[in-house]
Amino acid sequence: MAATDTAGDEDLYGCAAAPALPAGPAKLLLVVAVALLDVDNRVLIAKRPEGKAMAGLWEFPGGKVAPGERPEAALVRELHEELGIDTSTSCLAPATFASHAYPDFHLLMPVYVCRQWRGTPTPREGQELAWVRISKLRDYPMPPADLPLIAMLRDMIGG
Ligand SMILES: Nc1nc2c([nH]c(=O)n2[C@@H]2O[C@H](COP(=O)(O)OP(=O)(O)OP(=O)(O)O)[C@@H](O)[C@H]2O)c(=O)[nH]1
Repeated sequence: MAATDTAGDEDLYGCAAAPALPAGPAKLLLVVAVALLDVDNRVLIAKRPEGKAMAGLWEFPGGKVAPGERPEAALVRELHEELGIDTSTSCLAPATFASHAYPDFHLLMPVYVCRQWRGTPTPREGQELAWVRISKLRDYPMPPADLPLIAMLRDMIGG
């Protein structure tokens, strides 16, 4: 049977049908993010402050890649700006990525794992921080783009 011979919204592999493409080209936004892991394999997440889009949701530290900037360099910069910690591109291991269609842009977000940095993560932009076991991430509301990442990180790193 062909994969398309199924009724309903899901194919043989249990994959939901892709939503229709928007009429115009979606703006592609490249954002880098990190699963910063401590010695107990807890991951650092940050709560988006009031006044920002998706305020109150928890996300992985990171941010937009500037034009002409390498993704890893952008992440090193963002970690310094947001959390006051220093790391180097060699401490960033590519792990997974998110690809999600928001109403006004398409988010493409490479996610790195980092276990080595200098300094203590400190909220520098009014965000709240939490070190969380990966098995507990579902207790923290996250942006829709991040939800598939939870299982991926659990499979890669463990609970
Ligand atoms: N850093 C980060 N951004 C995420 C995650 N998930 C997710 O949907 N995003 C989205 O990716 C974009 C991140 O860009 P950003 O952090 O530079 O953006 P921002 O809204 O804080 O804007 P600003 O820094 O220009 O004020 C936001 O739209 C944010 O909602 C995540 O886990 N980490």
